[in-house]
Amino acid sequence: MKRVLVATGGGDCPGLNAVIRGIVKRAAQEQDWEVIGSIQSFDGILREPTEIRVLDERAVAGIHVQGGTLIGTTNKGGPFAWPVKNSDGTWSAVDRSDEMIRKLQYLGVDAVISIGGDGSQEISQRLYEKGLNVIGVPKTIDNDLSATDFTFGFQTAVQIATDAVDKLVTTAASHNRVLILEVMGRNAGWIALHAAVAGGADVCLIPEIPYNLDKVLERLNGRFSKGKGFAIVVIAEGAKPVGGDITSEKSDEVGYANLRMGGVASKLMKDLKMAGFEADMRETVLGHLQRGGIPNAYDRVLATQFGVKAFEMVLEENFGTMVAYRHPDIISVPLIEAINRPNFVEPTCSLVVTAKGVGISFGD
Ligand SMILES: Nc1ncnc2c1ncn2[C@@H]1O[C@H](COP(=O)(O)OP(=O)(O)O)[C@@H](O)[C@H]1O
Ligand SMILES: O=P(O)(O)OC[C@H]1O[C@](O)(COP(=O)(O)O)[C@@H](O)[C@@H]1O
Ligand SMILES: [Mg+2]
Repeated sequence: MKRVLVATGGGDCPGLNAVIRGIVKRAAQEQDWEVIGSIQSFDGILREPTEIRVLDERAVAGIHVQGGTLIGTTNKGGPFAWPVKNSDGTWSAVDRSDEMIRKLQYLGVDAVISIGGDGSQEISQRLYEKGLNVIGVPKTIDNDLSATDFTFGFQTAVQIATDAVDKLVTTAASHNRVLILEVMGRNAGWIALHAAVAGGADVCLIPEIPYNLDKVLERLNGRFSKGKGFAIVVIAEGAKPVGGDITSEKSDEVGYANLRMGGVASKLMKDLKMAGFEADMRETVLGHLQRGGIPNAYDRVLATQFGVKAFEMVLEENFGTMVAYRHPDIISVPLIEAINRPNFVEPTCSLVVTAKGVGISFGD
């Protein structure tokens, strides 16, 4: 019997379960393969007692429509930076990757499918360099991996953000307000850009195009002076003013290496008020609603394609690679290529041109 271990890493996102189901159902077509899942990323392997779960067809039946991940995930710690408490109460990060690889050998694991975003695939690449048979699957609502046309989870997040814009429009119009919607994406403006175009926002502020407050004011004043009397601003959590910094803070959660983002909508509102803007304003921070709930059809399809392809790459022993979507094909790319180039919005790309073409201001 051969064994493939599946782990989901980083923030959860709609479609993870559809990937897992795709892997399991494809593996079931082979005679001699068993799929097991590590609970909460690779933590399940590193914990004592080991936390793994057999993933057979019964376990994954119908899960492609469910959000979250059947096997849990984490965006803290990991095999290269396992948090250990010191006697003085402080924490240190310990490299347990060699121990983890030994444990996987002991468990009879022939290959690992690591489903995750940029942070998780960096771990995959480092494990591959240490000799582990790893295949990556790109997940994230942020769509910030460039080796693939899209990551799964992104389209669902865009739909949720667009639904929010649609709802904000009716209340903004009723009250003659400016409503500011803050969406996720870390340093990528993809969710904001797509939701702004789909929802017909007036202003879209993204990390890749630092904004000038005066230009934003100009656009908003224009909306009110034309008698329209309301406006919608979509702002990515990583947006920043020209010459300014992102709105973020260091996390006090043990092992959490990323910056905690959030608060940029509130900052923009205050800055607009300080600059003399008089209309009423309210902010909505969409937050984790963007990662919750059921994946839309697009993400279920993409995730299923990724899952089936990932297992086929295991059969081909095509390790050190990541599944990717290059329309119309599902291909494999070197993991190193996937983590070396993030996917950010190019300020001159066609969707920004389209957005400007329908009058959306980027504050530039
Ligand atoms: N397979 C894994 N096992 C354990 N921890 C993981 C794993 N994958 C990711 N992590 C943790 O999550 C962090 C990456 O988080 P984040 O950047 O939010 O995720 P991603 O970009 O992969 O969605 C890593 O630095 C590590 O702490
Ligand atoms: O759930 P957390 O830890 O608050 O993280 C929030 C971050 O995770 C995301 O939702 C997804 O990012 P990853 O795909 O890199 O995990 C970001 O858009 C957001 O900034
Ligand atoms: Mg990421």
